[in-house]
Amino acid sequence: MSSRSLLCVNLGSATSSLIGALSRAGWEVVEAGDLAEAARLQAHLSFTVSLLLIDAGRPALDAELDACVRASRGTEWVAVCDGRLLDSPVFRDLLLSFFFCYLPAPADPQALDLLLRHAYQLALLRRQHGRKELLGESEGMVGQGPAMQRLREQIRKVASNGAPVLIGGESGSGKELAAQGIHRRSRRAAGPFIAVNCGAISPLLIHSELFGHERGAFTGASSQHSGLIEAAHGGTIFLDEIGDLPLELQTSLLRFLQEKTITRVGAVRSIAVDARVVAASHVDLAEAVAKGRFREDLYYRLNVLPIEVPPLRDRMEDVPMLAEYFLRGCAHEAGTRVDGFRRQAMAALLAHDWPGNVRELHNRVRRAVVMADQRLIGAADLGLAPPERAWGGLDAARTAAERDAISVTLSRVGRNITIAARELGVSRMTLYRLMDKHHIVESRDARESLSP
Ligand SMILES: Nc1ncnc2c1ncn2[C@@H]1O[C@H](COP(=O)(O)OP(=O)(O)OP(=O)(O)O)[C@@H](O)[C@H]1O
Repeated sequence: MSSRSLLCVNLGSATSSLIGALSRAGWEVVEAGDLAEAARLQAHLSFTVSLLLIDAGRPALDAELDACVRASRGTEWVAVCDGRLLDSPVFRDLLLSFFFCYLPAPADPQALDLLLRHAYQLALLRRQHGRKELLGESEGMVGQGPAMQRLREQIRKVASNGAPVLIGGESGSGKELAAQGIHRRSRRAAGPFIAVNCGAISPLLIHSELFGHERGAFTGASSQHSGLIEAAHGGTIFLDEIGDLPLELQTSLLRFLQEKTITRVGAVRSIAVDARVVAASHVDLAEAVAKGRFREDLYYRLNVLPIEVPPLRDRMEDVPMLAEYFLRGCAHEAGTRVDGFRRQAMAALLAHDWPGNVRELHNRVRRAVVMADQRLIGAADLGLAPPERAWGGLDAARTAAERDAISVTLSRVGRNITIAARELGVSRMTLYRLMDKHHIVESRDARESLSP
């Protein structure tokens, strides 16, 4: 049986033989002699299961114990307690609310081991479920760094409002993904999400593409055609590169935003359309307004809820997770044996400044999966030069090396935490803590559940 982390909060007179028996049964026991120590350990380490050993003779600890148990997250509690403690309503309450199970003291080590295993399985299930929920809420956006957390929070907030949203950010940074997230979280989620790249449609066609046309409205209009805004009725219309919209169409869009009606080209009557507008631009629209290229009134109408998607170089902590996510997707598609990054490849990814943002990262990984001759991707496969060893200080170098070593090892051993910890020469608990620090996802399942 592999070793499992167990926090043992010993507030009783449990003998070392019980702890010894649990260690022999495969538990990696970390003992806390009092609640303050337990709180300290919980703050720094993650325990799947926690065991409370408590005697009736202890002075009243109710409030402290309650706080300690409540503060613990992602752990299943098991108690071994003197039966007399059950007379205390507060203790009984705590057991009933927060504990997986309890055994009367003195506990038989074998029975306790079995109970702890059950609690362990339940904790794993809960974690997996929790992670899926978290990823489900992540709008299909990979990344756990502070910038992404902020972006998700903004998406969540604006989604519940019906006002227009203006998304700024460099090309390839994920503006469309953010728009999809807003739609999916809004009350319009069951309606259509229609994405239009205003810069990609010929100026001759864009009017009728967006607003539709009547039969005979212009040469070649042999039948009536409803436009993309109408198609978004009940849902969201995402207008990408809104800065490229010709000025006369800006006027029609402004009218739509004000009156919620559109007029097809060649039509005499207008049609009511209920579609939320989410627009995006990689150019600074305020500047375009100043230069007379964008209508000021439209700018203010659109800019009710502004969101900025940060460039990838400002959230480099997400690069390893994104790279691995794209690698799984591309390798699966291509059916190759490529399944990880060499240390220097990861270092090269972290040294690059990503002018093309996430799209560039995706493309480089896609290329690498095709180019790699070996199981691990090298810097050259990514079209990047191995970075020079100028790390900007020893601390940064140590941090980067630590992150690389963990990512590469996890990839190589198929995300098996026990084997990776052994190879890296640390305990599983230390590895979990380091993964947390570097925002490295735990399992292949987690990544796969990120797939759209
Ligand atoms: N956080 C992310 N997680 C996973 N994939 C992402 C993320 N951000 C962007 N991508 C992917 O990167 C690519 C570019 O994203 P997207 O099209 O949303 O960028 P954009 O800012 O709208 O680009 P443009 O301005 O060129 O239209 C897409 O394939 C998208 O799925």
